[in-house]
Amino acid sequence: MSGAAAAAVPVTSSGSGKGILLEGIGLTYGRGADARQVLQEVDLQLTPGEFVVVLGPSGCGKTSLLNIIAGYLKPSQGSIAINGKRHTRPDSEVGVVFQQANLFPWLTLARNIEFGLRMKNQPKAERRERVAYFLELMGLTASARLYPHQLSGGMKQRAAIARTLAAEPEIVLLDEPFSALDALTRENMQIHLREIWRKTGKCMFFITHDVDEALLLSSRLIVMHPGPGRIVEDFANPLTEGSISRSFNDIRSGGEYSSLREYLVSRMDVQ
Ligand SMILES: Nc1ncnc2c1ncn2[C@@H]1O[C@H](COP(=O)(O)OP(=O)(O)OP(=O)(O)O)[C@@H](O)[C@H]1O
Repeated sequence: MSGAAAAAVPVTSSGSGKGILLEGIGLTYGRGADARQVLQEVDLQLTPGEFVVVLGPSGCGKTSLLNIIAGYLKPSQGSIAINGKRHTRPDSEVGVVFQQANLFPWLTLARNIEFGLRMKNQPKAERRERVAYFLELMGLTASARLYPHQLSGGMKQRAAIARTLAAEPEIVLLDEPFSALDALTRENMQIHLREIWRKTGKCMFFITHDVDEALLLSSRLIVMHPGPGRIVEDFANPLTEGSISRSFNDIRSGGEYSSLREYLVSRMDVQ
């Protein structure tokens, strides 16, 4: 890290054991002559309250890393622990939001949010209370009885985030969740998500190709490079550090914004 990002603070392990700890993660797809190493020696500690944004060129292994944290993929090397406990398969500690909302078309928005809580056999009164809370949090209360086909793209994605948060995960993984939305809806969703993050204090692990999205949302920035996939930058975002309530316009208007943006774009270019 140099130049524009010189003011940024490197992120180091706190060693507290709280949060998610990835140690020496490697991943190889295929076997024998077809074997291809996609991730190598990835060490990462994710702590509660962080908004971690991962940038990197296509194919550098961002989604593979997210799938490993989600427990969908088993790493070929290394280990993951959540709050000091080994994490080997999908569980309610880790929530995932994808590019497409994937709501059940036959359930209302409220029922979609409630679905995971039913699976956990939560008492009805508790479920109702929690669904009402997350509908309100996502600004969806008036749409609770609508079905997915009656919702806009942004509303569907807000519902997907509400469904994930309602399950009270330790960490929320988001894989390019806004990339299918138009520019205006996308910015509204970014504002909304940052607000939710501030209110819930969850750890967010967010993948994007969009450098502006990364600069506006993150408290911590990670850049990955391919061949095999590894972390080459990991630092606190100086634009949001100490003031997560800065407006997007305020963040964008400072001179530091364009120099950090330029720096990140250059770090994503691996030609
Ligand atoms: N199931 C799979 N089997 C074999 N190779 C795979 C598989 N999934 C991904 N890959 C390869 O692993 C590499 C990393 O893929 P991955 O989707 O993790 O990258 P990414 O950084 O998320 O890419 P993008 O930004 O385009 O989504 C790519 O070269 C991809 O072709």
